[in-house]
Parts: sequence; C-alpha cells; structure tokens
Amino acid sequence: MNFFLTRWRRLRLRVRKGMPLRYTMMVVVVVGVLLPALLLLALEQRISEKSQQALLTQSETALMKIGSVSIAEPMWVVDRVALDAAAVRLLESPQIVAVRIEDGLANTPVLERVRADFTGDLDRDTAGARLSRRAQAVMRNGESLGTLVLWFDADYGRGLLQARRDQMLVLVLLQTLAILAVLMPILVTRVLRPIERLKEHASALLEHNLDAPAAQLFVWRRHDELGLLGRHLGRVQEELRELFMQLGKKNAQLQQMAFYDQLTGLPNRSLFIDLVQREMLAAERNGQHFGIFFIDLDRFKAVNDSMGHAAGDALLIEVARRLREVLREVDVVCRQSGDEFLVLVRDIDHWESLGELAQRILRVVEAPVVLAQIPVKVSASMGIALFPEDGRDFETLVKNADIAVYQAKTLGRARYSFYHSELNSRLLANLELEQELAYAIDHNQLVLHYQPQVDASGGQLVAVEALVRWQHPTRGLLYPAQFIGLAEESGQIAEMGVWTLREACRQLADWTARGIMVGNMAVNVSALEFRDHRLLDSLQAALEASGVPPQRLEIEITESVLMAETETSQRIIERLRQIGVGIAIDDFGTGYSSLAYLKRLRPHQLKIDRSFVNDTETDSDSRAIVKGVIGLANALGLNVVAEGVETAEQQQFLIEAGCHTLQGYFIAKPLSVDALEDWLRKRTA
Ligand SMILES: Nc1nc2c(ncn2[C@@H]2O[C@H](COP(=O)(O)O[C@H]3[C@@H](O)[C@H](n4cnc5c(=O)[nH]c(N)nc54)O[C@@H]3COP(=O)(O)O)[C@@H](O)[C@H]2O)c(=O)[nH]1
Repeated sequence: MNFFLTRWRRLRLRVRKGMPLRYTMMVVVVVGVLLPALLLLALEQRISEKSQQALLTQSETALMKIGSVSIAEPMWVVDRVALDAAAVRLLESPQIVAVRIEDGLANTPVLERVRADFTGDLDRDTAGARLSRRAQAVMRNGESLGTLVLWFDADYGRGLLQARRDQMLVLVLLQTLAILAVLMPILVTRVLRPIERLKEHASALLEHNLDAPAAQLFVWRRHDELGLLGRHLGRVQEELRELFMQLGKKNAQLQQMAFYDQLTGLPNRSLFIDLVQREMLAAERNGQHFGIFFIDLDRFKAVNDSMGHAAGDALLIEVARRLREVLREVDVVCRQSGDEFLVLVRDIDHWESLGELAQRILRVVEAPVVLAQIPVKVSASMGIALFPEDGRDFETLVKNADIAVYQAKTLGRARYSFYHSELNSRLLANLELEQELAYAIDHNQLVLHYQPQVDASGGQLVAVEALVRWQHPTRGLLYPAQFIGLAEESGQIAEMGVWTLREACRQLADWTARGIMVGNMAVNVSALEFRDHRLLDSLQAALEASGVPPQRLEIEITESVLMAETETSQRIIERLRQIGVGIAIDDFGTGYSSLAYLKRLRPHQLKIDRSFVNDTETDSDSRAIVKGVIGLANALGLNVVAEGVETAEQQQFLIEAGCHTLQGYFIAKPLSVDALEDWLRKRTA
C-alpha cells in the first residue's frame, strides 16, 4: 500500500512540476481515445440493457406460450411421459431454470423439473429476485387443463450484457492501442524529437556550450513552426558564438592588462601574489619549500637618466627576456615595479641549488645589452627569502627578500644575499635611526668637531677640518660612519650638508671675531651632495650669513666625485673656483687617480690617504707613493696634506718628504669647540 502511495505522490509531484512532453502526449492520446470510447460503451450498455429487457420479456412470454401449447396435448390425454419430455425440452432454453406443471385433474401429482446445474432454492431465489416466476393456464379448446409455471434466470440477461460489454471493452482497448501505434511514431518523429532537439539546442546555448554537437550539427529543413524556431535558434547560436568570441578576446585583453606587465609581458604583482599564495597552500600541504628572489637592477636610474626612458624600457624588456630564459618552466618571474623583479622558485631540492640559480641570474643580467648601439653593462642585486622559514605570508616573504637585497647592495652590489633575521633587526634599527636623524637635524643634536691641520715645517695651525657628530639622546655620541650612509640613502644628506656648511662658517666667524686664529675651515661634502645644484646656494648663503671670506673655506671632495663627474658637479667645481673657495681632493690615491682631472679641475690641495701614511714606517711602496704624490703636487703647484699622522716617525718622514700640512691623532684628534680652544691655549702658553 505504502509503495503505491509513494508512487502516487511522486507522480503528482512530477505532474505539478511538469511532466516530460512525451508522457503528456501519451496521456493525452490515451485519454483522448479511451475516454470517449468508454463513454460510448457505457451509453451503449444502457441502451442495450433497456432493449434487451424488452426482448427478454418477449422471449419469456413466447416461451410461456410455446410451453403451454406443447404440454396441452399430453395433459389432455394424461400422458405423463410426454408431459415430462415436454418439460425437459423447455429446460433446454438457457433462460429457464425450472418447470412446474400443475394438472387440473384431482389427485394428479405436480410435475416439476429443475435444471441440473441449479443449486439454489426456487422460492428463496424468486423472493431474492435472482429468479422470476411466471405462471400461465394451459388451455385446450377453451377448457383449462392446468397451470404451467416457469422460473426464468434473472442473471441470464445480465450475463448477455456483461459478455457484450467485455467484447466492446476489448475492442476499445484494441482501438486505443492501434491509434497509439499509428499516432505515437508520427508524434514522436514530427513533434517530440524536434522539440527534444530544440530543447538540447537551447540548453547548449544556455550553458554557453556553443560547440556542443546538438548545437553544431542539427540542420533544420522543415518549414513549419518548429523548423522556423530551430533556424532562429541556429542564428541566435551563430550570433552568440560571434559575441562570445569577441568577449573572449576582450576578456583576454583585460586579463593581459590586469595580470601582466604591459612593458615586459611578465606577470604583474597581482598575478604573482595569487600564484605565490597558491604555492603556499600546496607547499604547506605537502611540507615543501620554495624561494622568493627579489631582483633589483643596480644603477638603473643612471641608464634612464643618461640614455633616456626608451633605453631604460629596452633594458627592462631584455632583462625580462633573459630572466624568463634562465629560469625553469616551473618558476615564475614577475615585474614588481620599476627595475624590480620577483621570482617564485618552486621545487627546491637543496638550498645550494637556489644559490646556483641566483648566480646564473646574476650572470645573464650582467651580459652587455646594446642600447642605442652602445653596449651597456648592468648588474643586479638579489635578496632571497625562503618559505616557510622566512615568512608564511606573501608580504613578509617579499619584505624579507627586499631586506636581503639591501644587504646585497650594502656588500657592494652585483651579488645575492639570503635573508636572515639579523638583517631584519639591523634594517629596523637603521630605519629607526633614519627617522631620528630628521629630528636631530631640526633639533640641534648634530655638532661639529674640528681636527687641526698644522704646517709641517713650523707647526702653526693653518686650518681645521669640520667633522660632524650626532649627540644622540640615548645612544651617546655617534660618529659619521654610523649615520652618513643612512643620510645618503634617505636623501637627508643634503639637509645635513646645508647645516654643516652654515655651522662651520658660523664657528669660523665666531673664532675670528674672538681673535682665535684657526686658519681655514675644511668641510667634507659627499659625492651625493655634489650632484645637487642646491649646494652652491647653501654655500653662498653660509658665506654671506657668516661673513667668512670664500678663500678661508675649503671643500673636501673624494676622488669618486671626480670619477662620476656629471654636468652639475662640473658646474659646481667651476663656480667654486670662481668664487674663490678652495677644493681639496680627499683620500687621494685610493680611487682611480687620474692626472687628467687634476689638470682640468685644478684643486688647490691633495690629501694623501691615511692608509699610505700609516704604512710609511713599514712599507717602502707606501713611502714611494707618498713621495710621488708630494712631487706631483709640487709640480702642479698644489698644497699637500698628509692625513692620519699617528706617530713622530711618520711626521718626521712626511716633513723630510716635503709634505706641506699634517693632520692626524699625533697632532690632535677631532676636538669639540671648547677642547680646540683649550688645545690652542695650551700651544700658545
Ligand atoms: N659629507 C660629510 N662627510 C663627513 C662629515 N664629517 C665627517 N664626514 C665623513 O666621515 C668620515 C669619517 O669621519 P670621522 O669619523 O670624523 O673621521 C675623521 C677623523 O677622526 C679620522 N682621522 C683623522 N686623523 C686620524 C688618525 O691619525 N688616525 C685615524 N685612525 N683616524 C684619523 O679621519 C677622518 C677624517 O678624514 P678625512 O675626511 O679624510 O680628512 C670622513 O672621512 C668624512 O668622509 C660631514 O660633515 N659631511
């Protein structure tokens, strides 16, 4: 029961949701054929029932008549054998169940015959309307001989009707099946299948599966409504395919723009982040490692500035090509920004392999690139961070790789460096110091110490060199080595230089005003400051503000300034000479000393580097170099200062070699203003 209930519910649900067309059609055909036929059948049954009832009544009347006529003669002659035979003959009629002949003669027994297959009771069944009883007088020549009683089977008529209904039902079913057999194939081929195809076609369109076979192969030749619909769908499909093709192209373009660098064609940072994050998930799952290389081109800005942006672009394109070439298929390189590239190095078997790959990258980058027909050599500095050791998220990994780049640059560029946490703390400390330096410049935490330079022959003070110190509130007195590099990197060196010039000139003016004779004032100017045309303005402002004559100011520049001589530095040197400010070449002999620039720039003084002075006691080569520099300076009419004089022997050697000026701890260390004044007082005392 439950089974049928569930089926019925399911069917109702299906019907409510919408039965497949095939079933609907079958139901329509079956119901459409079967229902009228059944109605007709029912009607016909009703009519037949009525007409048959009349026929049966007539037939019963006729049987009564025939029966009474057939028994009249045997009754007259009182032939009981013939009478019995007549009763038996009457029973042969299927309508008659029992026959009773009641003779009118006294003492003549009633003759009753019942059909052999009848098992009921005549009186009871008559009362129950299963039998109908009819009686008729038997007449002969107007005289009543007795009574004939017949019992008729009431079910006989119903049986006939039932048999007829069954036959009709079979006919109706056969007719329905015949109609189904003829109609259904026609409906299937002409309606259902085309609709099915249309449905598949529309579904394929809906799923954007424009190359699905249903959408591709079906050609509609019919000219009816379905054919028209099919052809329309075909056209829609064509138009959609065209539209999707265009959309696909546009999408690809957008993807290219959103995820790839337009200049180099490499993945951009967004795509790279995505790939690295996926790699992290996979690596975490499988317990693997991978590396992030941060590549920064060295002196790319110089190429851009000197050769133009087109050359800079060409260089980046070429570097990107080389990186792609040198990396394995599984690795991913992206352009992060400007001259910075990031590489995701997958499937690392051992750390050494990372170093080897980094080395290969450095080599390919260093191969000369021809830009505007000039072969240009660039190098790269690289930082390497490892997952998961150096970071478990993208930002940390890249930040640490960047810190390692900083380390590689600090170590002299054109190399790679692995990140380690110590680097991070050093960088953080530097960053902190960098921020504090800005505050220090504005809040008078910088001080100048002055180191005396004395005449070699007479020992008189001829100049002092101003050397900057940082009186740090918590770290104590900091020396230039601890913050000049930072100031140069952060650009704060320019501001610091302005302050130094102003303070040195102010102090010189103060000493002069107080009658303290220190000679000239030497101020160090870094290579970076020298490339900034604002140096001249601040220098002139310092001279004007203090009233110090330009001839009493000496600017110390290193050989590196002259080596990287730019238009600006050339102009500055030229202008300094015009103003009358002295130029001293610091650390002379340590760089690529060129006689050509000495001739061109005509500095007024050379300062022999203290490494040569230190070695004069032990190394004959150093002695020869010192003598050579002194000879050269004499020949060019330049003053020579020996720096780093630490012993009496060194001083003696330098005096004998003909050096003009001496500076070093043996004479005096760099001194604060008060200490210098004390030192002077003691000398004159
Ligand atoms: N742009 C600027 N650079 C500056 C400024 N002040 C200093 N500097 C640069 O820092 C360098 C280091 O300076 P400092 O630590 O002050 O060292 C000087 C002397 O202390 C040291 N010196 C002098 N005599 C001796 C000696 O006998 N032995 C020895 N071991 N060291 C000695 O030499 C430094 C001065 O040398 P130099 O400049 O070559 O004359 C300094 O070199 C500058 O480059 C600044 O204000 N601006």
